[in-house]
Amino acid sequence: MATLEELRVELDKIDNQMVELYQKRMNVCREVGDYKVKAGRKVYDRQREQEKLADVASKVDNDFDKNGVRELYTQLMSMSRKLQYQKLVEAGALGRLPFIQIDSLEKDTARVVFQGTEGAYGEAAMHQFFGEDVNCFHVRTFRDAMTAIEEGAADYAVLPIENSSAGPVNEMYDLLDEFENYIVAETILPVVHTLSGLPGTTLTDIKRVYSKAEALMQTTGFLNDHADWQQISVVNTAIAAQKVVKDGDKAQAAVCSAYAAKIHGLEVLADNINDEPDNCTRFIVVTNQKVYLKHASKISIEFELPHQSGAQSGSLYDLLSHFVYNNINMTKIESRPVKGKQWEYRFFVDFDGSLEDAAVKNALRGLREEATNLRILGNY
Ligand SMILES: C=C(O[C@@H]1C=C(C(=O)O)C=C[C@H]1O)C(=O)O
Repeated sequence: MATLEELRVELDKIDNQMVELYQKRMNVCREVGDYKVKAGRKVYDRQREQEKLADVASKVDNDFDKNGVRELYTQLMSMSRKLQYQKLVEAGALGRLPFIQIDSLEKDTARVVFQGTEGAYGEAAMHQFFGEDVNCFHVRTFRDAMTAIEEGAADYAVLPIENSSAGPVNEMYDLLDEFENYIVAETILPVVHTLSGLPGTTLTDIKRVYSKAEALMQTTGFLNDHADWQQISVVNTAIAAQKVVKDGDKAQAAVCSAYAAKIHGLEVLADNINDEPDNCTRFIVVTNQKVYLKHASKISIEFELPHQSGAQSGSLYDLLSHFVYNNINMTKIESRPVKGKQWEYRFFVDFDGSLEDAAVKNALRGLREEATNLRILGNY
């Protein structure tokens, strides 16, 4: 029987041959890339890859090896595609992305919409970003705000997308998909919730608590200590405060900001009731134009997996590998169900970069060919 050392010598010999063949194969792929640049052909040929996988699998005789060579060739072909996308970038064959760079947002003259009413966290986020004197108005729902932007009734909307303790605002992701609006900026607002009621209310009077679902989620610890209180979700924390005032019933309270309590005439019954002391919400600034600021450093995209995703190519893993191969730092991924398609998902990915970066163009090119319904949601 051969010794380990002898077997390793044998492996080294084979690997030398394999590396040489790998380079030979990639050199041919380079030529394929040149041909495709000239001919304006797409890099990805799904049918050819599927035939290739079937062919190499047919050349080995057991299932373990069939899986092995399929996996190996999936990787080889994926590498080959990435090389070819690079060729397209080098040849300037990518064209322009339909986004225009701007120097600044005209904050002084802009008309801005937020969701809720006076005292909403969205209003505070808007002032944080656009300043105190901003020309603004408010609407009842996120959908109303997105419609106002799409129709041009406002230039910008300031809307919550994610909270540090309760996670994503799912509805916003769905609306970003549904509307032709784009993210141009973001602002992070510290969020401190209070329990507020009519002046003179004591905790023992309370039977019902109103707030936005996300705010109820962020104050679960406090609310669980009062398990007999009914929790009722409304569209906005400041609208909850307004309702408590309007109904004039001491059995009702709202989870809202101290500012919302103050301007609507409520008394703070318990302050700082959020579960996380550093609770904050990330708001996005949305507009109806495909623009991005000069020093933008983050990109948001969405895509779906291709329908007849064969066993190997077109999987989430394959699509995300475009970030890895282009050295792009992916910072976030969310998924949302695709309406009308059971167990199919749409992915929302954030990553570092600018739409001018060659690496970004390269990754987007690959994703555009290999994913379904790729959309750039903004560079900010
Ligand atoms: C090399 C090509 O480009 C891509 C890579 C392939 C490969 O590495 O074998 C096969 C099909 C294409 O998706 C080609 O079109 O032949």
